[in-house]
Amino acid sequence: MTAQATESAATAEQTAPVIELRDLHVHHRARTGKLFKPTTIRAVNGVDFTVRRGETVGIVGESGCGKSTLASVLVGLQEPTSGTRLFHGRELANRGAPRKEFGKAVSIVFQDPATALNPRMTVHDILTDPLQVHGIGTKESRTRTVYELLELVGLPRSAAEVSPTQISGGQRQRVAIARALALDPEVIVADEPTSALDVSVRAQVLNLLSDLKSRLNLGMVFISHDIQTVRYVSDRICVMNFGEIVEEGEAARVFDNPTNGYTRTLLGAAPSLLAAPTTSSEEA
Ligand SMILES: Nc1ncnc2c1ncn2[C@@H]1O[C@H](COP(=O)(O)OP(=O)(O)OP(=O)(O)O)[C@@H](O)[C@H]1O
Repeated sequence: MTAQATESAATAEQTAPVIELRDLHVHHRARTGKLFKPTTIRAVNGVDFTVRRGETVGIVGESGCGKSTLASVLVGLQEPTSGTRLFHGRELANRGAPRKEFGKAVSIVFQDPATALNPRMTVHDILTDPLQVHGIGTKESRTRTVYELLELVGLPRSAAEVSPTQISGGQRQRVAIARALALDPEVIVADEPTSALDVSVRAQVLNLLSDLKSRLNLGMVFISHDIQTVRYVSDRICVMNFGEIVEEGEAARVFDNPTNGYTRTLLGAAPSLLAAPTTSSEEA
């Protein structure tokens, strides 16, 4: 291959989607009403979506619009009812080597680190767990990885020895982010990663995620009900309503010149950046 061909292959690799969803539908079965009649809830309804390395794609919409369902399909926690989910251009099978690669390449940060992290484990064990599951490294090399991960998320080495219950909410979310980075992923899906945190530490966690995205050339899917927060971190925004993406575009354009009525409603109702009711302050 010539130098030029190698360079253009590298650029194509850089710009090709890591994950692509085409006409994706996810239905839930639930029992509703007085008679608890079985009903089909169309949580995700014909969604097309891509995420590439080096970009943050924001998904915004009100509670119940299907954001978390979409997140769980993106990371493989849930299977779609219909539609196509591609990983590096290939349809994702339920098992086999590509599925294992996908499991390493895509990780999730949940809303509430208090419930996402096992309180009976030390931070060291929480961070080595994914490495052990995938059979990566020796005991010594895994401990070195723990220290590197803690440094990446701005925590001291001493944090390895404590339980998640002994640190603040902001620090716990840093541990959850470190765990999501443990397998050196290509894409991180962050599902309302700051909503459960004290307002005083939200900006720090958002800045950490943005910084990690740039430093590690990650693809980031940032999910929130708060359009101001999504705008703060995203390069591209998808607006979701009733399971559909009703508007998509470059963040500044969607924010400054929305074309969809629902986007305008969300913007009109948006509180000021990162604001939320809070009573206490804490350290990140
Ligand atoms: N496991 C489930 N079984 C039945 N219905 C579900 C299930 N999970 C989600 N739903 C329903 O699917 C729809 C989409 O829910 P989802 O949690 O994906 O939305 P969301 O935008 O993330 O909302 P929130 O921010 O409140 O979590 C809602 O009507 C919800 O009640």
